[in-house]
Amino acid sequence: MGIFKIEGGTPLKGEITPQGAKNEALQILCAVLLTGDKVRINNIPDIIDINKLITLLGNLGVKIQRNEPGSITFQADEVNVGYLETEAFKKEGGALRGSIMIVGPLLARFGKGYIPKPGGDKIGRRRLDTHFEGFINLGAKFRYNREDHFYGVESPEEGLTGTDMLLDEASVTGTANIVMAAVLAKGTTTVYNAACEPYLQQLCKMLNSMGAKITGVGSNLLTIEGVESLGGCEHTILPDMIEIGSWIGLAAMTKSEITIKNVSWENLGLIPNTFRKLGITIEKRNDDIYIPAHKDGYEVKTDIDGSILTIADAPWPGFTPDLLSIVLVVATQAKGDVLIHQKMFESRLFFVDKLIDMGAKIMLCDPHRAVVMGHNFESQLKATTMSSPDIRAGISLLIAALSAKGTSTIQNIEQIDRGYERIDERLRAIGAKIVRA
Ligand SMILES: CC(=O)N[C@H]1[C@@H](OP(=O)(O)OP(=O)(O)OC[C@H]2O[C@@H](n3ccc(=O)[nH]c3=O)[C@H](O)[C@@H]2O)O[C@H](CO)[C@@H](O)[C@@H]1O
Ligand SMILES: C=C(OP(=O)(O)O)C(=O)O
Repeated sequence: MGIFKIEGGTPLKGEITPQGAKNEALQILCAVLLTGDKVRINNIPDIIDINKLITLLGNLGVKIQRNEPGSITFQADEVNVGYLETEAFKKEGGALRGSIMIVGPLLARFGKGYIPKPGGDKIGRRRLDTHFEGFINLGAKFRYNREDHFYGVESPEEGLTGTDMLLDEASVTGTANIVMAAVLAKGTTTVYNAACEPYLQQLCKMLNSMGAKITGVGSNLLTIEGVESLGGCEHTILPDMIEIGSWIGLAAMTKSEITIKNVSWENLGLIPNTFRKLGITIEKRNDDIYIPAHKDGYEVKTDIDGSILTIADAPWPGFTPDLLSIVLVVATQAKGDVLIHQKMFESRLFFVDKLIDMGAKIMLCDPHRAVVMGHNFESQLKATTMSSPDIRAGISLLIAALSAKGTSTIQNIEQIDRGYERIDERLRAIGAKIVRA
């Protein structure tokens, strides 16, 4: 397993361009299974999770033609559904979270979809009930083998049939999966309590450009009029909003002047304002974000009545849970106190132990809540050796290491590489002292 060695304490300077969004790319790549025509996808991030999914599609028989870097043309005209029943698939399908979203398209187009328990971060319970309840509502038969955690759905002879459904929770990958199954079902499906992240808006736009009939895009009520078949299209993935948030946090905590290029401001939702609540100056310059060097630190804004600032996650358009670990680390050097409330996942805050070792003042109240008492840079974090437990804790620890005095070591960096493209190289380009060993 690789490690990063990071010498912290020096401000960075320059421009950084976000990669394509990992979580959008996972949905979009699965959607290529919905047609036998060519689908060209641009701005695909070159990261472990995405590359694993591309390999999986290739093993299913999807033709993959690489264009310029980041652009691939897929053609699913000779899909080998038999691959789903092989031992190789059982291993491969369980290696990442996003693979769950091949089930909806396969069920819709080929009448069956199987998947082993998907991987992804170990950040608490990650149920799949919403996905499978959705397929069952469309008429699919469901089976689950408890021994090897293998899930399967099959459609009846007459195919899937549209219906009205109310999801038990606004699951991101669950909504994507159900939408991809419903686009080819007979009749109309309505999905209420649908997730509506930009990832999903992009997926629906892509499906519509392939000939699907989806309305309500961007809201929590989607109406999908089923069509006979879909055709090819070209789609460009948005910049990764979680990477953008990560670079905002990095800039503030290392007192660096950084411009984040081409961020697609209209798709950032509450992200800029949430960092502003920590006292970080974020300027909109055309479609870039400019962050000045915070030489005098940043001061947390309290609520109107003076009570302690709380930053909590919520389904979109709420604040994404994937940025809470980054907000937490940035708060350790703010002037003022912040309560971080991670409502969705119960094991995502345990990495604070490592920050406490580095000298951060954090009180973990329970698995979901931590109070951070900012140092206001009066005391610098100390370098240490740490292991990255999940992707976002990993990047948070990396930010902490870049702001700390001395040389830190981060182990288990595959966790970071699965979501951040050539991160060491890109950070070195703006002056970071980071090497991969
Ligand atoms: C590949 C991918 O796209 N992964 C993202 C996706 O995962 P994923 O789609 O797996 O996450 P879900 O949206 O299904 O649910 C995430 C967690 O939040 C809980 N939950 C969800 C909705 C809700 O209204 N209430 C609630 O409590 C779920 O029970 C679960 O524990 O969405 C998560 C939530 O934004 C992100 O952290 C992941 O990065
Ligand atoms: C939790 C995440 O990813 P995954 O769902 O792939 O585990 C994430 O991107 O923060």
